[in-house]
Amino acid sequence: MPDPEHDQPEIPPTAEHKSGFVSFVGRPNAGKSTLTNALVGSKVVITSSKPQTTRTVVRGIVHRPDAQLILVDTPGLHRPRTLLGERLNDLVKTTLAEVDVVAVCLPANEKIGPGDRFIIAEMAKVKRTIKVAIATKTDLATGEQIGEHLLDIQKAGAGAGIEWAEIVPVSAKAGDQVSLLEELLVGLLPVGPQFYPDGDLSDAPEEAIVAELIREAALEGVRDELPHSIAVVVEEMGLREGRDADRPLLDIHANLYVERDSQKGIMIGHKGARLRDVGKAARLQIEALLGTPVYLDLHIKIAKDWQRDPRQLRKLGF
Ligand SMILES: Nc1nc2c(ncn2[C@@H]2O[C@H](COP(=O)(O)OP(=O)(O)OP(=O)(O)O)[C@@H](O)[C@H]2O)c(=O)[nH]1
Repeated sequence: MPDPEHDQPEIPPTAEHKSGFVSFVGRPNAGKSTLTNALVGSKVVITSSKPQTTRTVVRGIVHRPDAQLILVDTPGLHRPRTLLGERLNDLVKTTLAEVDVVAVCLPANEKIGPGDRFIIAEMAKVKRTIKVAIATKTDLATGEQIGEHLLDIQKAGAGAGIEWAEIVPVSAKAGDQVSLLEELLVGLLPVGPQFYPDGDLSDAPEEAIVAELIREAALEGVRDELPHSIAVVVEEMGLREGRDADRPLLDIHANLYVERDSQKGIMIGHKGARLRDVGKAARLQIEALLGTPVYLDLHIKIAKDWQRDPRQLRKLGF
């Protein structure tokens, strides 16, 4: 009699499934969102050349047979100057204590500065979370610069009492070392179940993603004038009724809030030209993301000093 138990080929011991949360921190423009996108492989998180565009905690998810890496993209930690700044920092700190790994992004083409040291000091206060340093944008630095940067990162960590679990140089733009980073991050995760079903890229509601896409479009071209003064609220979003199923149209009504009259003028532009451009750019982005033709109805409103007013902040979703 064959013994089924012993006829089975021996199954090699496989590593157990790992899962966990990773949060990227770093000063504005450090490359957090771009890196999240490079790891997730889809445009879920919003990037822009302007600082402080990431206002919502959006998760990108890396699905692998052996692991699930959930990326929590946080607003940039910074010295708060307004009520909004304080709220964002509180949000970041709560996030950091809850994640498995926190990774600080430090651009390789720039020296470590006071802003970076502030963030590293804040990281040092979160005791249990594993700490990683990522030298981002290595395509913008020479080999020599990168080597020096890695040493500086080591020293800055030691100065704050942090022993980095890893220091990894990457270029999200060039796709350099991104998969190595993924391997290293997965290696730091605890054994755990798959938290999200396959195919989920982000758990941010579509309205929040759409609002961020509009904000991103609105920020383009007003680089220096109003970087922190724009908020977008999607008031209504839904498929237009009475359309054929093969010709859907998504109606989106959104308000773009600025703080002052003068800013409203800038946003609208000469004879409304700027607002039209912003609307078109945002519409194309939304259509690309959601795969549906979009009618975007965009209005500009003034919410006076919204960054300092708790009532306005709540209304705008902070
Ligand atoms: N050359 C190069 N540019 C990069 C790289 N990663 C990011 N950038 C650029 O740096 C700028 C900021 O990148 P983001 O990913 O938006 O930075 P962030 O840290 O998420 O910024 P906030 O959301 O403002 O905190 C953008 O213009 C990116 O295109 C990189 O690897 N190489």
